[in-house]
Amino acid sequence: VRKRTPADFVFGKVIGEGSFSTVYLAKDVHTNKEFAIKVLEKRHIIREKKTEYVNREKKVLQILGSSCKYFVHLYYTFQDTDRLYFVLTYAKNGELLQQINKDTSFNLECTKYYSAELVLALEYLNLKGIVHRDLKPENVLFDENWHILITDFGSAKILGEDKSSDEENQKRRKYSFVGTAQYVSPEILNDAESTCASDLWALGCIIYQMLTGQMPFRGASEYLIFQKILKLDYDFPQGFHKVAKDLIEKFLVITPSNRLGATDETPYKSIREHEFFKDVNWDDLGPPPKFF
Ligand SMILES: NC(=O)Nc1ccc2c(c1)=C(Cc1cc(-c3cccc(C(=O)NCCN4CCCCC4)c3)c[nH]1)C(=O)N=2
Repeated sequence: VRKRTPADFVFGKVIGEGSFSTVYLAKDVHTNKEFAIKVLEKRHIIREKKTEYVNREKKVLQILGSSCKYFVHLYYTFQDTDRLYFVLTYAKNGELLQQINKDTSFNLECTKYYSAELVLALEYLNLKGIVHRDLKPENVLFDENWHILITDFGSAKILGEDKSSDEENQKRRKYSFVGTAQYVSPEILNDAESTCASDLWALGCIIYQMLTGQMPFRGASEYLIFQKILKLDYDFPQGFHKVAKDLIEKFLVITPSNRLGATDETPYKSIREHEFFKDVNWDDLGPPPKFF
């Protein structure tokens, strides 16, 4: 396949911004197909020593391929003198965060449906030995049929990838913080290894947010948020759904291995069997419910 260049696309509006990338809506000039193109400045990546993260994101997206429908797909990569380009799936219906804020919160049916899609997506990541490490409502997108597409593997970890032997590198990697404050798990704050259970913590935070419109751990600074996370300092609004509360409480557990699903022989059987999902057909979730 001929290597693409920026000239193969018409770049449109900015649809995403990160500390190391800008995501544009773009159209392939030959097919008119819409893509999301993530553009990274080489100089910035090098200056901030993020080359390893960029290479890891590309590797993870290639490992994920297109065999699981719950992830954005990486179609092409190319570069020019100053920038790297990742041509990714365009998720027409935007971010879960926008939807939660727009509707203030989801009803139980929507929350159950999208929690189930997230469980299926996390089962696939577990199978592939990948930890997302920055799962949050901004990184859960909706495709044109309102199914989820998880994106942004810039902080991801590939389990079993040979760790560098030298002490210095270990220390650097260990103290290079990943994730977003409100969703980061206690083990990452305690500089312990992150595992698939770290994504289960984030899932608990997202389910809480879908039902309340609020993040469980909130504060005026990252430091205050971290304190709340490490002390498990959060609560449920009056009248919160009892079964959903039980599920969330089983994810928001300090010890990673004690989280629901963390030690499943068959991930994530114990999550599928939780009462919250009692009437879910895991082999066919059916069409997404209407938000309104
Ligand atoms: N860090 C990253 O890797 N970020 C990425 C990667 C890939 C990617 C990505 C981010 C995407 C972000 C995105 C953002 C949007 C978007 C942003 C702002 C507005 C809209 C929008 O209004 N879309 C029209 C449909 N709306 C959707 C919301 C309800 C009303 C109707 C979409 C669509 N997709 C995307 O589509 N694909």
